[in-house]
Amino acid sequence: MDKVFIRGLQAHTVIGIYDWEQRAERPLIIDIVVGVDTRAAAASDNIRDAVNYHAISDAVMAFVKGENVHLLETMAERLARFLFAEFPIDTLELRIAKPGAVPGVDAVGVEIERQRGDYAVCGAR
Ligand SMILES: Nc1nc2c(c(=O)[nH]1)N=C([C@H](O)[C@@H](O)CO)CN2
Repeated sequence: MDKVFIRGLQAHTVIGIYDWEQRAERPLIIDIVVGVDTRAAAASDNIRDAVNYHAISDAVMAFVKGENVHLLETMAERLARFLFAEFPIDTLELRIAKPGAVPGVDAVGVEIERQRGDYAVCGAR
């Protein structure tokens, strides 16, 4: 499977389980790998045939900003559903890190992997 990736996207939102976290936006660092067949884009050399990583980046920043949840797990799942709905991707690897969330730790976060079939009408979770 071919991949298109976005690494280190910074998206600001209100998120967290504590009251103080719900009072201000903070940055999340997001890594995305989408599985796509890149052969049509390679053959035409036209962005219309590609999954546009700039468009995904802009969409992710806007989506994350608009969601106000407690858990990274919830954000990840909602973002995954959104990406499959908006873009012609076959698979998704999504990692969301929350800088500074735990003192003395390099990074904490959540990583999920989904396929388009996970969101089919029958058997949707
Ligand atoms: N598995 C998770 N653990 C924790 C989360 C989370 O979203 N998923 N969130 C927090 C707090 O909001 C934390 O980031 C603040 O220190 C703690 N654990």
